[in-house]
Amino acid sequence: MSEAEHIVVMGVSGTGKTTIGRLVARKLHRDFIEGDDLHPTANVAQMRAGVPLTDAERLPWLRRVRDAMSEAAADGRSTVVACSALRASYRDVLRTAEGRVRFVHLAVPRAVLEHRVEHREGHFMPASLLDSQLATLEPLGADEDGVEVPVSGRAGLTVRSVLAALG
Ligand SMILES: Nc1ncnc2c1ncn2[C@@H]1O[C@H](COP(=O)(O)OP(=O)(O)OP(=O)(O)O)[C@@H](O)[C@H]1O
Ligand SMILES: O=C(O)[C@H](O)[C@@H](O)[C@H](O)[C@H](O)CO
Repeated sequence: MSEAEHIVVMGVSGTGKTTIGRLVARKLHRDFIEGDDLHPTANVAQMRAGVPLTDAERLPWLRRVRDAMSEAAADGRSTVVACSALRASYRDVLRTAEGRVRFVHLAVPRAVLEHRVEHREGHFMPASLLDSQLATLEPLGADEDGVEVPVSGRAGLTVRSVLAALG
């Protein structure tokens, strides 16, 4: 059996991790893991209240995401994961999952992000947290297994760019 592969779609809130991740998973016939669903309830309440999470608060969540990835891999299933994975140290946690872990950073101009998070309905993440999201973000390093994909245009176009960038 070949090694399972995980594609983690990363970036700040509003970049389109859920939208693009779902579509990429469908194209590749893979499981989709929504990182936001694995946050402890207290984390979601804190974000909803407009208070950024600390590294310590993110750690149990990242371990849960990592464990969901490993579980799929243990069953021989590859995945696409939506997870902000903002810092290199957070990605280090995800990299300990079973299987190959690759990252796709969706790079979206700030003005576009602002517009999206301000107009999105039914999501816990307030637009006021965008500044701290952007301040926390550490782009992928040259030594990391991943690609940065500049996002412009509709979701379908972004999906094609992601698949092309992954090769
Ligand atoms: N390529 C795209 N073009 C236009 N709008 C998009 C695109 N991708 C996502 N959107 C829209 O932007 C908003 C944010 O997308 P989405 O919820 O997928 O982002 P996210 O990164 O998962 O956000 P969060 O981390 O805050 O959950 C949604 O309203 C979605 O419809
Ligand atoms: O690390 C974080 O600050 C959080 O995980 C956020 O990034 C959210 O999960 C998500 O992106 C919601 O908008």
